[in-house]
Amino acid sequence: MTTSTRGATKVPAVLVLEDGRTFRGRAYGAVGVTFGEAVFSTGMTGYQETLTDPSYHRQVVVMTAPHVGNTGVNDEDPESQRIWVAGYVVRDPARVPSNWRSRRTLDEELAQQGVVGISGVDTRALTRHLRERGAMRVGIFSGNALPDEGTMLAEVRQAPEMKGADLSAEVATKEPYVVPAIGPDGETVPIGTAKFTVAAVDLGIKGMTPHRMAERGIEVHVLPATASADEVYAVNPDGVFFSNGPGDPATADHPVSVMRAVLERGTPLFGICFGNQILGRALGFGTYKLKYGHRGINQPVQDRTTGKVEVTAHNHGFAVDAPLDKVSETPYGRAEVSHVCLNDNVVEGLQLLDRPAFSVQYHPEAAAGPHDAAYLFDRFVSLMEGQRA
Ligand SMILES: NC(=O)CC[C@H](N)C(=O)O
Repeated sequence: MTTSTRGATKVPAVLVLEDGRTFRGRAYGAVGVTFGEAVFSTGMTGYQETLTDPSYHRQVVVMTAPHVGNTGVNDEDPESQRIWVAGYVVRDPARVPSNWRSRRTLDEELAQQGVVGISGVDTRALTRHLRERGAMRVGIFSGNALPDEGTMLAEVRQAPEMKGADLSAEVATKEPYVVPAIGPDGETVPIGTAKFTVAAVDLGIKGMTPHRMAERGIEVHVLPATASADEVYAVNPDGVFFSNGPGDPATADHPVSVMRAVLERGTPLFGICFGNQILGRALGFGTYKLKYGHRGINQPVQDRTTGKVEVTAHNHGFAVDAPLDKVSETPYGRAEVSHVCLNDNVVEGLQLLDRPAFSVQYHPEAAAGPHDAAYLFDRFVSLMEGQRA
């Protein structure tokens, strides 16, 4: 239930956490009511990419950067066709955006897309609370006649939890589509003539991911989350990719079974984020929910295969439970943890030693960056080249 209002900054709003803590502020974006999982992102830039990342479906994103909306909204940066966050929490919205690409204000964009937000919140206190207590359900209520706090809290506690949520099919494409390869002079390579063909299983894919492959001469066939192994192989792929996506990986039984078929055949395989969790499951590891997750653009990750540390973009609330210090025997041969987060030792990547398959928990495709991890797309290309040699 939302109604768009421009300039709704005087309308009162309340944020109610499921543990009863509340924050008062003003409506930002659409006026109405929304529920989701409260998570915080520490990215100082890239709010358009965050808002339009389908992995944020059903999450209310709290921005730790105090000033949001400075560069307005442009038509070039979205990662998908719409805003996916369930709600948006900011401290101090920009009143006058300034950027040569800006088309409208963030407040207008949120309102137009019916996204309920709140501004004027002490986002630092809220973030500290979520770090101590963990990610939890939240509601944002805005309007001139708000229900009493007991009623709002009861509604928050009835909202669905993220644990156990199966959401990929809600965000993924319904129809397959092709992203053509890009040639050396920036030209589009005619379909069917690219160097490599990749079948990308869309679990909530961000637009930049096929683009990063296309830039490397790959023609990407994006397939719905429900695609079968036969549908994957119908495109005659040199490699198979499993994307990022929302929800709890423990529910992703269908992609796990498709991935197992790919591992069985030994086709080069790459996974990002949800795709990494699916590889973990396909290999027989468990997944678990992190207390408050990793969301931001400056997370230190070590590539244990080279020893190099990279600064990386993250958006995950779940992680793979795999042993850090030993090679594991799996039904598809030996596997190891290839990448680890230096803040907390969370598994950030997996690789098989006997088959051409690997994945990372973070975002080498990240726009607006950082781009330290872009080499992973080259690794995928090398695996496909190796298979041909
Ligand atoms: N960006 C993603 O793919 C997120 C994966 C999963 N939904 C998580 O929260 O961990």
